[in-house]
Formats: sequence, C-alpha cells, structure tokens
Amino acid sequence: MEPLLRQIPRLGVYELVKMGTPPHAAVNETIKLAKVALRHGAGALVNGVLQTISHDQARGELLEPKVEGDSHSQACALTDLCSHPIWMVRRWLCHFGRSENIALMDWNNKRPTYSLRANFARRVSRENLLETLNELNVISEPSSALEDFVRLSSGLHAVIRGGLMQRGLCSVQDESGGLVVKVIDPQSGDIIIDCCAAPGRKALNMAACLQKEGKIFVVDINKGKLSLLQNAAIHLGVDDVVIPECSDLYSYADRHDLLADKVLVDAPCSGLGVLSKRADLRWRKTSTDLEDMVNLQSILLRLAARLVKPGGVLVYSICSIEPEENYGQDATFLQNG
Ligand SMILES: C[S@@+](CC[C@H](N)C(=O)[O-])C[C@H]1O[C@@H](n2cnc3c(N)ncnc32)[C@H](O)[C@@H]1O
Repeated sequence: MEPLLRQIPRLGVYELVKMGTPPHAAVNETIKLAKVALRHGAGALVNGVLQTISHDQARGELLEPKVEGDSHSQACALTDLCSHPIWMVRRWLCHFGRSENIALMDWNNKRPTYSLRANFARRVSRENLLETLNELNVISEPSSALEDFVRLSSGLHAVIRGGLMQRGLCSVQDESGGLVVKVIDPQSGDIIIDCCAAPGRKALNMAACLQKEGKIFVVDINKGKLSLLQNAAIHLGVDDVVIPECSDLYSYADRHDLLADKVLVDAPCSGLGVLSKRADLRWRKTSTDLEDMVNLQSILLRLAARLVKPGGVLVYSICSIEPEENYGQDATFLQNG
C-alpha cells in the first residue's frame, strides 16, 4: 500500500492537474482506479487522502518535504516529492548527483512522447508520412537525429485508429532504438543476427535498410512476442529477409555455426532508462532484479560474440542508464572476452 500512496499524490493528482484535468475529476478518476486495481474499500482511503491534499493545495497549505539534511533524509524527501522508490533515488543520487537525479525523476513523471519510423521498405518517405499525419491532424515534426523518423507531440491514438501501422506505412519506434540501428549500419547483402529480437522494432528497422538484399536471423526465447515480429514483418513488407527462430540464445549459439557480419544483442534489462513510458515499472523493480539482469546480459553478450565473423561487428544495447548494465558490462566483456 505504501508505494501506491506515494504514487497517488503526485501521479494521481498533480500530474492529471498539470495535464489540464480539474482537481475534482483527477481525484474521482484515481478513486475509481483504486477500487478496480486494489479493492472496493480502497476507494474510501484514497478519497480521504486525496481530498485532504487537494484542499490543502487549493489553500496553499500543502506541506512538501524539504530536501535537506544527510543523504538519507534527502533521499526520503525526494522519494516522496518525485514518486520514485528510495533504492532508486539513493542509487541515482550517488551516480548522478542531486540536480541530475531530480531532472531525471521529473522526466520520468512527464507524459512520454512517441516517434514513428517511415517504412522505406514500402517506399514511404518521411515527407509522405508527415503529409498523412497532417491529414489526420496529428502534430508532428521531422526528427533531427534520424532521416526516417518523425516526432509526435500527441496523437498516437489517431495514428493507431487511422490504420497507418496495419497499412505498413510506419512503425512506432523510439529514436534511441533507431540510433542503435544506425550504429549497426545495415547494408544490402549483410548477414545479421538479432539475438534478442522480439517484438522486433530494431530487427524490422534493420530489415528495411537491407532493401531486399541480405538476411536477418531473428532469435528470441519468447514465442508469442516472436510471432508479433513475424506478423509485423509481413505488414511492413520485409518478411522475405527476416528468418525467425524461437530459441534460447544458449542453445542457438550451440546449434548454429553461422557467422554473421553484424550481431545485435538488445539484451533484457532493468528498463530504468524508460520509466516515463512504463509508469508502474519503478514500483515493481528491486535492486536484486538489477543484479540478475547484469548476470544475464553478461552471458548473452558472450554467447552473441561467438556468432560474429572475424572482422564483424557486435553491438550491445539496453534501455537502462544504470552503469553496471552499460559501461560495467562493456568493461567486463572487454577484459574477459
Ligand atoms: C529488450 S527486449 C528486445 C527488444 C527488441 N530487440 C526490439 O527492438 O523490439 C529483450 C528480449 O530478449 C529476450 N530474451 C531474454 N532471454 C533470452 C534468451 N536467453 N535467449 C533469447 N532471447 C532472450 C526476451 O524475450 C525479450 O524479447
């Protein structure tokens, strides 16, 4: 219950109010949510807490914890103010310092933005996509980082309702994912293995770059997610270059003697770099999960390295900002091979 109470004041009221929802509506919606997500009786507790906060805020009497004192007191205040679990706040205070930590948590509490990748495989240019979005009254602009990406200010629902994905015109993909593909730099004729491929955002992006020349072997342990990838490959018109295999990378690396020009390990991770897009994740993760992920990533990275041909390229990526999952992993790999 404690984490929920921590989330309610900020996410349930302040954020909804910031989005233009009147306080009474924000309170009502959060009560409804508590009744469904917890139990019916929880609505009364949430009502009491939120009404008090809402009235105190309206009278300018809302007491906010002060970020002062020793590091423990500061972390406690920040966890309440910014709605993040204390273990994350303490870790980020240590790694990034106070102002970076606050900026990061504020970012995580903001409404996320989305981007779309124009599907070059169906000859959809970014200009075509911008025009189609304009017709749907979706506000968008070209990405300054990637030539096939478009940034949306809002309107993802309109894009989904408009059937743009079903028609294979575009995919929803973060620019950070597009930048990983840019690093891999897929070229016509390349043989690529994507070791943790599902649901396939990067694999499908790479497939579009091959322009029908070359192959991408996509491996994932999760059958359901891999079938999503296969269906999307058909919609996007790249299924002829995508070769799926549902397998654990351990057994895949043992069974295959194929060596690829380029290998991607988009490893499972803590996900702590994408908390704005997954509002509940922060309350489900523990520091032990992080340790488990670091061990798994290290094994997957070593297995993937066996699949790269001499002189080939190995790219490791994750959606986390935790040093152990990033530079720590690189350093261990380069030391131990
Ligand atoms: C971060 S996701 C990959 C996202 C994907 N590359 C994309 O761009 O959409 C990590 C994936 O690793 C897969 N995975 C986890 N352990 C694995 C293993 N031992 N062998 C193969 N795949 C694994 C998970 O099923 C999950 O789909």
